[in-house]
Amino acid sequence: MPVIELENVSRAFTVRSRTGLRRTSREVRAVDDLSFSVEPGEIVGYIGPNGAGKSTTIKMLTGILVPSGGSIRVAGVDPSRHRLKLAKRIGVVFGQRTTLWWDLPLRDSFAVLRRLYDVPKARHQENLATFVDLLDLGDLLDVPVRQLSLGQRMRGDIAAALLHDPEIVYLDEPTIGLDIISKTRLREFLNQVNAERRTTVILTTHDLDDIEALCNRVMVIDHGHKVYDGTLEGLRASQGAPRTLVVDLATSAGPISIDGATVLKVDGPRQWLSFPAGTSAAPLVAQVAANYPLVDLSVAEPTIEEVIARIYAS
Ligand SMILES: Nc1ncnc2c1ncn2[C@@H]1O[C@H](COP(=O)(O)OP(=O)(O)OP(=O)(O)O)[C@@H](O)[C@H]1O
Repeated sequence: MPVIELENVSRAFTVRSRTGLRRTSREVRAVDDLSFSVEPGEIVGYIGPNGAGKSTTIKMLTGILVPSGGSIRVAGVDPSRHRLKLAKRIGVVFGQRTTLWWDLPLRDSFAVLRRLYDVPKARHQENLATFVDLLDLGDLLDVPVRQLSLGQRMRGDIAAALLHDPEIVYLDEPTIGLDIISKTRLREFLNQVNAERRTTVILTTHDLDDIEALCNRVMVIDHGHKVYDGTLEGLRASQGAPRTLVVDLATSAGPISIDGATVLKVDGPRQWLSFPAGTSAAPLVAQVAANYPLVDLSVAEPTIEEVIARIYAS
């Protein structure tokens, strides 16, 4: 049974502006006739360009915003009507701001949250020990939040969002501004929590490496509409972005000539050949092997950046 269900959800905002003495107002449909469902334990990447409607969707899922039309059920309830009840069952992380108390050490922030969410002491201790270990928070527990680096603070925020065992977490740009080591560590942590606890994760991000590392399913939203919902591989294939065959020859050569592929680049003995999405590399490899001194080869799939750029350009 889905843990999140949206049916024909819309959300409009009235935007007022003034030109000279004239006041005008127009309606912006931030989310428009959006339907999807999410099963427990899924990690869904929710992506789209600026202003596509991602934050508006997440705000409706948490109950902060009421839809203008359609229906939403999260963990079996209507979020805007049961916001407080739902709060115990969800966790939220906004990369841009913290939910921790600025002047309190992390440990005290966590203790306040325990009381707020009414978590039994033993369970809190157990979770805290696990997260301190996995997120390497040991040395940071007694440091006031204001003194933490961005990466340290984000690890604290993620722990804070999960300490009450939520069934669902919404992560809004959780890796923004983090260095590559912190990003990798966070991604590993999220994968582990998802695998062990079957926590459902909705992730909005502009960092497509987050999607690669975490999500089997990706939803793309544009102008409030869902424009894609499926696997990452499917997304790549659907946009027809070409694949690349990388061949290493025994010696440097000019561009080779292969039916069904075009040479993109030559660098010494290495050549990059572009061939259409949805076709096999095997006949190309056979041609190269038969006609040139082939030493090694690999196939590179289009990057998600390329695929997304194609969606937005269409
Ligand atoms: N409170 C509001 N009042 C008026 N318009 C709003 C309001 N909130 C959002 N919008 C508009 O709704 C549209 C969707 O905004 P939203 O913040 O959901 O996009 P987003 O996909 O999260 O973008 P970003 O990636 O930049 O965060 C935008 O055109 C935005 O200007």
